[in-house]
Amino acid sequence: MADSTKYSDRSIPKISLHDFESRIDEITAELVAAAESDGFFAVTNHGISVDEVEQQFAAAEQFFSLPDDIKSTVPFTHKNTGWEKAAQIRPSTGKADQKESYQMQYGSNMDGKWLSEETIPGFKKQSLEFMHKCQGVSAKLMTCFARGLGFDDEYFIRAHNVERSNVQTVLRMLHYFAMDPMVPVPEGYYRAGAHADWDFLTLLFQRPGQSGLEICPGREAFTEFGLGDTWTKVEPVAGEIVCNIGDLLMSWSDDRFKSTFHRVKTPADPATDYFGPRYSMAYFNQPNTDCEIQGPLKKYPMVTGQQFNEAAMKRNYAALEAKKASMAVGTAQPVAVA
Ligand SMILES: O=C(O)CCC(=O)C(=O)O
Ligand SMILES: [Fe+2]
Repeated sequence: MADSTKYSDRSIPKISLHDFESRIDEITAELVAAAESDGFFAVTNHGISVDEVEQQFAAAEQFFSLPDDIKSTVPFTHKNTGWEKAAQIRPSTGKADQKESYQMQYGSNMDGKWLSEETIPGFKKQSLEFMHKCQGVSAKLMTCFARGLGFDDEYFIRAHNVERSNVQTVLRMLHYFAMDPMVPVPEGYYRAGAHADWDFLTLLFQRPGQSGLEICPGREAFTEFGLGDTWTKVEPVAGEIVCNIGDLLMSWSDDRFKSTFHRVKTPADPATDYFGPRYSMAYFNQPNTDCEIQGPLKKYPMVTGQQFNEAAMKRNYAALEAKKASMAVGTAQPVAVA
């Protein structure tokens, strides 16, 4: 497949969370600057060890190596939990991403969505423990973003309370299929088509060597669906969590913080691109359904967590319908995530 992608060398800010309590104002300033200009940054010294991340990746590999007929007993549904394979169609491409993913939550949306202990021993406990660690890092970042916007320190933490059953936060494990570099990539093959996340803040874990993530600058309002065409590669580095602002925080900051388009590039050139399997994990911080969302400048009308997500899904669906109409293709249904 011809590759005419344009690249720019933007650097992704790296922000260390060491000595968090005593450095909170310095960290807040760094996070706010990164959120205003890039929307993407990597955090280090966040308190989750490389081994702990690798343990969850091992659990993900174990899950995905199960036969499809077992994974399909916990199918993805509109509750934003469960397993899907080559079923998520992005409005940017009009095609299904060539991957499988499994989404877990803390609350009642997971009823019937865990595989049994006999099928995958220890998996549920391992995954929930890892999710709580991600929540701990998220809480630190939420404290800083609340400070940066002039809210009280606990403001965003209260709105993303994972102890309440109406929390919508998700850990998504992803597996992109290995490709044969000797076989030309079929037209319309995408690993993950370009998109912005609609959550508050995403924590993305990548495995060193399994590259492909790219980001695209430029978006003025969270309601826009524009895409630029200049990309920047975000290489996986052990110990780093790549974080991106989602549409929810963009809206909640009156568009001050940027939710940035990103994708997982389809390998095209055997000399430079990675064709092997890619595993990644995304922790999507999602609000409690009843929390009230409005920025300090009140740029957008107040909505609840539930209304915000419903509107995001509707926007996604409308963009997909528009794409399908422009491609004059069939009847694909979107899978709603993040
Ligand atoms: O796999 C990745 O690196 C990106 C995944 C992603 O952007 C998503 O699932 O929203
Ligand atoms: Fe994403």
